[in-house]
Amino acid sequence: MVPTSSSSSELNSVVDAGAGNGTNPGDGGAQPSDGWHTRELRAENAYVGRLYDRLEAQRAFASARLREIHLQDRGGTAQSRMERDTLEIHHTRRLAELHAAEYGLCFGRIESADGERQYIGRIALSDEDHEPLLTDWRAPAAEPFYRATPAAPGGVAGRRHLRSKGRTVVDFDDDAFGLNALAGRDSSELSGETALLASLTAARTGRMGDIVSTIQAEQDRVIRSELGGVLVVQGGPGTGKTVVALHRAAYLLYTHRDRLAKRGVLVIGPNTTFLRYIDQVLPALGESEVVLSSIGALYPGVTGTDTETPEAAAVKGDGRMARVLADALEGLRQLPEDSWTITVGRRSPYHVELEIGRALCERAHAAAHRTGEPHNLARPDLVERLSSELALRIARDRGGNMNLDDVANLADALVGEPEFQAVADRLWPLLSPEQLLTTLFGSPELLARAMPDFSEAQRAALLRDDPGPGQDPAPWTTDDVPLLDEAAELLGPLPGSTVSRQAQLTAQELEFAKVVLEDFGVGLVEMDAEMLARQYQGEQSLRPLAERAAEDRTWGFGHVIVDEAQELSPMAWRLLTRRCPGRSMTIVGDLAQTGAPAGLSSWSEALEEYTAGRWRTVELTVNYRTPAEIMRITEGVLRAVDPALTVPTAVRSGGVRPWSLRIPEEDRGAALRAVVERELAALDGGRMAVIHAPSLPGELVDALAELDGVVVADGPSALDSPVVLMTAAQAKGLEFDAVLVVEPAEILAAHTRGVNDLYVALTRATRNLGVVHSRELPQMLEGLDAR
Ligand SMILES: Nc1ncnc2c1ncn2[C@@H]1O[C@H](COP(=O)(O)OP(=O)(O)OP(=O)(O)O)[C@@H](O)[C@H]1O
Repeated sequence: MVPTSSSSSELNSVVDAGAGNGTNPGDGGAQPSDGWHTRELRAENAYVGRLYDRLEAQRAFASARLREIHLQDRGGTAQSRMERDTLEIHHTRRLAELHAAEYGLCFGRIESADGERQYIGRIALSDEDHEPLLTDWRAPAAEPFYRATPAAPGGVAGRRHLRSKGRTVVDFDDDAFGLNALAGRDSSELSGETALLASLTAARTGRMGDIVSTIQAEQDRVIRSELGGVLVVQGGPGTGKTVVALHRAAYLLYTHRDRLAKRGVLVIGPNTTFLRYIDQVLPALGESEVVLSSIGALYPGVTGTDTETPEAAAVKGDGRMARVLADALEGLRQLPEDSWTITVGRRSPYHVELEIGRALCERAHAAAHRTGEPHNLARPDLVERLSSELALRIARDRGGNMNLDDVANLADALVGEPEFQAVADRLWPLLSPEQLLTTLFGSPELLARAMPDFSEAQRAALLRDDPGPGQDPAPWTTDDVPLLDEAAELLGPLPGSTVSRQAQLTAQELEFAKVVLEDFGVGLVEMDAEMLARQYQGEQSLRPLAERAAEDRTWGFGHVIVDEAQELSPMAWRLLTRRCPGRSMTIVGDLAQTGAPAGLSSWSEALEEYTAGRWRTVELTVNYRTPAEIMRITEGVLRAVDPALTVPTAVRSGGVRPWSLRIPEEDRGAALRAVVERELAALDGGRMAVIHAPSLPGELVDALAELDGVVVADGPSALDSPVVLMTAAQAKGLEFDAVLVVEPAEILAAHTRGVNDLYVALTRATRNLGVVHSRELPQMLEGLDAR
C-alpha cells in the first residue's frame, strides 16, 4: 500500500521540492509557520478556486449568448430559424456541460520528474490567455493520471488525488512512484487508494455515480480502447463493467464527436429499473446525447412487458425464428388451387367476369419477389403484373381495337375494383409487423407450417388466445420486440405510413440545411444536412437525438454499448446489429451470470455470425463492490456454474462475515419479517434487497409488504425505498448495502440456470449478506456462519 503524503517523509520532500519552485500553478501563498500538509491544502484551494472562477466566466458567456438568441425575433426565413435553433442547441449544451462540471471539477494532478504539474478534471479550462489550467479526463494528456502504477509509472513522478466538499478541497492523497520504486517496497496497484476506498465504502444512494476520479488502470484501458470493431468486456460481479462502459461512452463521444454525435450512442440495459439506476452517470459527465434503452423499448410504439414464460422466451429468442417469420409470411401469400373468378365493372353495363388462373398468380408472385424489396413495398409490382395481364386479356377479347394507352387505363381501372383488390390481398396481403405476429401466434396451422423444426410443446408456447371481441389483446413482451422488429424488416412500411412519407425531402430543404452547416462549421451541430433538413419538415423545431432515434425504427447508432449482454437472445442480437450498421460496439457482461432462457453461454455464439474476426475480448479482474468475506462464499456457487471460472479478487474486506439463519417452515412470513426489521435497523439508513426465487409464496410477500418502506421491484420507487423485494433477474446489475437471500434452494430449482441466479443474488451486497431458509441449505453455501 502506498502511504499518503501526510505520513510519508520521503514523499513530503519530493512534493516540497515541486511546490517550492514558485513556477507551478499550485502555489498559493504558503505561510512559513504552517505545516506542509496545511500549506499544500491552501495551495490546492487557491488553484481550484481559480478554476471555479473560470468556470463561472464561461457559464456567464454561454448564458449571455443564449439570452441574446431568446431575445431575437422568432420569425424569419426557414434558414434563419434553422441558424437560430442550431446556435441555441449549441449554447444550451455547453451550459449543461459547464453545470455538470460543478461537482468535483478538479480531482487530481500529476507531476513529471522535472516538476511540471498538470491538473485533471471533468472538463478542460484555460485562462484568459488560453493557457491550459485544467485537462479534461478524457483527453490523451490525462491518460497517465489513470495508468501510472508503481511498477509502470510511465514518466509520472507523483500523482495526487484531491478530495473536495463543494468547492473546497478538504484533503488529498499522494502516490509517489519514483520513490516507491527506489525503496523497493510492496506497493499497491490501486490508484488513489484512500479516495477509492472512501468511495467504495460509502452508503449506497440507490443510483450509480461516476468514478471519474478513481478509475483504475485496467478500467482505463477499456475506456480508452479504440472505437472500431466490437470490444467484449468480460468480468465477474462488481468489476465495474457497467460504470466503465458508461465512462467509455463519454470518452468515445469526446474523442470521436465528429463521427459519433450525429448518430448518437445507444446504451442497452436489462430493464427499466436498471436504466433508472444508471441514468445519472452520463449527465454527471456532461453527456446528454446518449440514448438509454432496454431491448423491450427498441420498437417504436411498443413497451415490452416482462411477463413471458421461460418456455416462450426460449423459443422467441431462438435465432431460427427469423426463418420462421419469413416462412410464415410466405405462408400468408396464397395461391388458388386452380383459379379464382372475379367480376369487375359491376356497376357499368360492361361488367365482365375474369378467371385468374394459378399460373398468372405465380407470375405475379415472381414479379414481386424479383424486386428484392420488403414485402409491402413489393406489392405494387404484383398488382402491376396482375392488372396489366388482365387488361391485355380484356383488350384481346374485345377484338383488338384498343391502343396501349387504353390498355393502361383499363389496368388502372381494374386496380380500383374491389374484387381485384380482394384477390391482391389474398395473393400478397399488406401487413403490419403486429398483424403478422398476431396471425402467426393465433394459428396452430400456420405455426405448424412455419416451424417444422420445433417441437409441438415449443409451438404451443407461442400460442396467444384470441382476446374476443372488444377485448384488448395481451400486451407485447420484451421477447416479442425483436420479433416485431424482424417482421418490420421483412415487411417494410405500409403505404401512407409516416415512415414512407418521411422519405421525401425537397431539394430546397436540403439546400437550407447545407448552408446552415457550412455557416456554423462542422461540429457545432451534430447532424448532417439531411438530418437537419428532416427536422424542419412540417415546421418542427430541432428535437433531441434521443427523441428522434426513439421514434425511428431504422435509426443506425454510431456506437452501441450493451450491458448485461449475456442475457440477450440471438434474436435480440439480430435487432441490435441492425441498429449498429458500422458494428462499432462495446459489449459488457459475465457469462457466469446468464439467467435468461435464450441467453448466451459463449460470446462467439452471438458475435461470430455478425462480426466474424472483428471482435476482441478484455477482462476486468478486480471486484470493487463485494467484500472478500462474501466473495469467498460464492466460490462454491461459481464452481457449480463452471469449474473453470474463478471469482474476481475483492478489493477490500468488510469485516462482516456472511451468515445463514434457519427459520421455521410453519411461520415463515412472521420470521422473515422479524429478520428484515432487525437487519434494516442495523443498516442505519442504508438500502437492502430481499432476493427470492421467481415464485416467492404470497404469504411471504404479504408478511413483508406490511412493513414500512418495503416495495416490490417493478414499482417506480424500487430504487428509492429502504427495502426492495426482487428476483435475481430483477437484481441483475444493481447493488445494495445489505442483501437477504431467501430460500436459495428455491432459487436453484426455479429453472435450468438457477445456479447462475444464485450467484447474482449473493454478489449484490456492498456490506452485509444474510441467507434465510427453512428448506435445506444447499451444500455449496456451507461456508456461511449459522446464526
Ligand atoms: N474505479 C472505481 N472507483 C470507484 N468505484 C468503482 C470503481 N470501479 C467500480 N466501482 C464501483 O463498484 C461497483 C460495481 O461496479 P459495476 O456495477 O459497474 O460492476 P459490474 O461489473 O457491472 O457488476 P455486475 O456484473 O455485478 O453487474 C459500483 O458501485 C461502482 O461504482
